[in-house]
Formats: sequence, C-alpha cells, structure tokens
Amino acid sequence: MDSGRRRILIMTAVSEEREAVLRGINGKQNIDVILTGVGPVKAAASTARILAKKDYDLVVSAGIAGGFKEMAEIGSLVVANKIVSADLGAEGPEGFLSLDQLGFGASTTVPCEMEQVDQLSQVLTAAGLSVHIGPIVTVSTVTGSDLTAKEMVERVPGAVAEAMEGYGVAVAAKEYGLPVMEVRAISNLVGPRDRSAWRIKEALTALEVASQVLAEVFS
Ligand SMILES: O=C(O)c1cccc(C(=O)CC[C@H]2O[C@@H](n3cnc4c(=O)[nH]cnc43)[C@H](O)[C@@H]2O)c1
Repeated sequence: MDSGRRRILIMTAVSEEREAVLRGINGKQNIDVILTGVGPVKAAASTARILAKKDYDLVVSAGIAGGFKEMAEIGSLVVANKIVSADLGAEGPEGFLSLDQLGFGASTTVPCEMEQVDQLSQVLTAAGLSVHIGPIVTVSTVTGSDLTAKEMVERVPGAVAEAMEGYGVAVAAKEYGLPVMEVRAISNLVGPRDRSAWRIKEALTALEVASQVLAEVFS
C-alpha cells in the first residue's frame, strides 16, 4: 500500500460492476474492490467478513441502480446523503411501519458524512457528470410498479435511487465505526418492470468514471 493514503473498501454486487470500478481506479494499491453478491444480507455478511481481516478508512457501496422518476435520469450518478432500508418493517392497516415506528429502536437509516458527499459530488459535477445527492433506498425486492415506486418515495422523501446492497454494506461499516458512502450509476427508472429498458452499458461507463474520480478524491 502507498504510505499515507486512505485505505478504501469498495463493495459491488456483480462482477460487471466490479470490473467497471477496477477500470476506473486503474490499479490504485490503496483500494480493494470486492464482490458481495446481490441483496442486503449478502452485502452485510461479505463486508463484515472483509472488515474483520483488514483495516480500512472508508467503505463504499458502488454499482448500478434504479433512479426515481424526476430525481435521477438514466446515465446520471447518485451519491447517498443517507442509506435507508426501505422495506424492513411491517405492513399495518394504514400502510408501512418501519422498525423505528414499531418501537424496536433499531434505526433503518445510516447517515453519510456530508463533507465527503459534497466533496465527491462537486468533483464529479466539475468533470461534467450529472450528479444527484439524496437518500438511496435499499430493497430486497426490485420495485416493479408505479404504485410501489410512489410508496417508496412517500416512505423516504427525496429518495433519488433504489438498489439492493447499500444498507447491508452500511450496517457492517457502522459495526466497525467506519464512514460509509453509496455511489451508483442509474441504469433504469424505478417502476413497471421492463428489463429491455435497462441501459446497463451506459450506467457501467458512468460508474467507471465515478470510480476514477472517487479514487482521486479520497486517496
Ligand atoms: O445483465 C447484465 O449484464 C448486468 C450487468 C451489470 C449489473 C447487472 C445487474 O442486474 C445488477 C443488479 C444490481 O443492480 C442494482 N439495481 C439496478 N437497478 C435496480 C432497481 O431498479 N431496483 C433495485 N436494484 C437495482 C441492485 O443493487 C442489484 O444488485 C446486470
């Protein structure tokens, strides 16, 4: 490792995302990029396994994501100001109840350090990228209808995007007292399922550029 550099752990769900991040960081020795598999449970378990073996200064959940309509367009980037588990709770007669509302006292939100969020977003924007800051929700089931998308936004006001690993990575990072970020490139809009409309190549290109900037800003 280059001495004096921050040690960064980047977690991605699938190998295509990992390869895009690796292209972006271009061999930086202070950054490890690890596969989690899809979903918050795998993400939490793999992040905790890595953090148990090696010291890091920053943990990042990175990949592609669904953007909420009028909040984040396809090909843009989203940077989380908070990472929210959007479906951990119970359904009541008047709608969804989070763990906090149920009185279990465990928060379903992990805040991100705003100084890091603003720093990264400013450099990404200066590089000509479209960047949106806001809550990124983590779900175990990809939203597949406009009704559920509307419910998600009501549940988490200002949500910019939806993905499946951020909260798991964030909980593990928090267990080790480490700051966490979530950075994603938008491949599709959240709503009725239409896999043919996913623009994965475009999103992976944006993810690669975001990773290059992230490596330069935080190394
Ligand atoms: O089929 C491919 O070539 C391919 C390449 C890279 C990634 C994928 C994925 O399917 C990644 C799954 C990953 O993406 C996140 N994601 C993306 N859109 C959404 C969404 O609308 N709602 C929730 N999650 C989304 C998620 O984190 C998955 O783990 C395929």
